Amino acid sequence: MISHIQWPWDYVLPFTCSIITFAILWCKFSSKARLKLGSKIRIVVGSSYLAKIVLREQDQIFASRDPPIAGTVVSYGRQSIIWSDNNSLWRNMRKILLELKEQNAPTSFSITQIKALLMEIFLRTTDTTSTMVEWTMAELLKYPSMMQKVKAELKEVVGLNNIVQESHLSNLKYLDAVVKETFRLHHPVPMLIVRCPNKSCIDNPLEFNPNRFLSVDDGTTKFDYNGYNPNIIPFGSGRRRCLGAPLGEKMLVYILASMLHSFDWTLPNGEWKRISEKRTKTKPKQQNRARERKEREKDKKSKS
Ligand code: HEM
Repeated sequence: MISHIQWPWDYVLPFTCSIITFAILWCKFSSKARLKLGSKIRIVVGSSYLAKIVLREQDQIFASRDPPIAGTVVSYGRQSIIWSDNNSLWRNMRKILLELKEQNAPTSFSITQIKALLMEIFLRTTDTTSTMVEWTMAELLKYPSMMQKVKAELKEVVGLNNIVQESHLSNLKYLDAVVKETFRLHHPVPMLIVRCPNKSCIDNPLEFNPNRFLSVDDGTTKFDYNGYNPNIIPFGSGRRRCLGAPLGEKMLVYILASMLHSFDWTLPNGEWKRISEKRTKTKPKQQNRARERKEREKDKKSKS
């Protein structure tokens, strides 16, 4: 029954990835699925209709966390924002972080909570953004016409004798669509928000096509990251939505715009290498060495 489905990753499998893939396949046949992982039952929400109910309408009920042991340890016993339940500690920490952003630093933090917060900021800011930069660059290298379109936009918005500044970012509409399309295909934290290539809401889900995020509605973009549109929620939605979303979004586009504006990028020997996702917490890319080796062997055989 499932053999006709194109796999979202090349050679996925062992444990973690196979669960995600399994969940994605399951989403194709039912809008929600129940998975029993050891003693834990997980419900995979596989349609934008259900995502809206769970993440927005019934947000209060679904706002707690069920951390793995590693999450409990790195958060010093669930003292961090990410791993605490929907309780007063979590509310205070979120409020305090937002106040810090407003330069209104509070004084009521224990040393353990500070350590947990610093650890959280460090872990959250580094690998998510760098993973996304890598994947976006990989997709642009694979599709040179899209790379040229981004460069033309940078030339127009930033100018050739200028460097990218924060004020330019909101005018980089095509680069923004490229980033959104990369989020859709290579989300760095897929276990938090399980992705579901749902044909009923997205045409050709496995095709890299930033144009789908360029459409506008009454002059405003339909697809922003505020979590109201359940078809695009890379930073989550509702009360547990990513606290660093504005920072993450800006850093990502800033880094990409600067790299693409200042340098010309081409593939080594003009040759595209197959890449797939590594099996770690975030999903960085890796070259698929096994497949490359097979292809080289096939080439050799056909030449001899
Ligand atoms: C490309 C960059 C990023 C992505 C894709 C991302 C994604 C996410 C996702 C999917 C969640 C879970 C949301 C949910 O459960 O509904 C989350 C939570 C969180 N993120 Fe991010 N994030 C990014 C960058 C950042 C940055 C830069 C920071 C900090 C400065 C940050 C801080 C947090 C925190 C504190 C939470 C937990 C919120 C809570 O549980 O109340 N993130 N992020």
